Amino acid sequence: MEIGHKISQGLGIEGDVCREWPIQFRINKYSFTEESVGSLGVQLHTDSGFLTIVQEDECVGGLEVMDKSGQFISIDPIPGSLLVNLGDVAKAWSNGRFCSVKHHVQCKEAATRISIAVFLLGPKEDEVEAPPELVDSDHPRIYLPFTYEGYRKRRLSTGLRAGEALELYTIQNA
Ligand SMILES: O=C(O)CCC(=O)C(=O)O
Ligand SMILES: [Fe+2]
Repeated sequence: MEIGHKISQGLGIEGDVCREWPIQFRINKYSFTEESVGSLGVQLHTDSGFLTIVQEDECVGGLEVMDKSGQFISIDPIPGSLLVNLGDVAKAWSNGRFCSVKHHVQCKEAATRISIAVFLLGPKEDEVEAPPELVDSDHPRIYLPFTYEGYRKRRLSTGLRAGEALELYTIQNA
């Protein structure tokens, strides 16, 4: 995926790191009713993979991302735009330089909301680990290597869906 390649180039990593990583495609349909206004359509989470591209519903908002202070920021629909966010694999692979953004979907009005997401997950068999260029004495390695599939299962089995599962792989906790 060209965008994944550009992002790694931005950190000075040459080569096609994301090449042949599996991609998942999903259409989310939210049938929001008067009763669901104020409740969550999707609980707070981070995306588990490297990068997500979302085509938001052009009319019905609801996506909110959490900033560093814990405040939610509404992502209002902008017709013709795509939203890109980074997930836990990007945080681990970048040795903590990238941040996986916490987000949820809140029902704000009684309407059907549709979003279309493409997830660039992570290496199919190889382990996720920061390349040597991103590790030095000022930036010691933060995470133990893990496979994407192992990580995905760990998130499911622990129920830690908002990025906390990465902490299970930090080197001092090993
Ligand atoms: O529906 C949305 O706007 C976002 C959905 C989402 O966060 C996801 O599918 O991971
Ligand atoms: Fe998400």
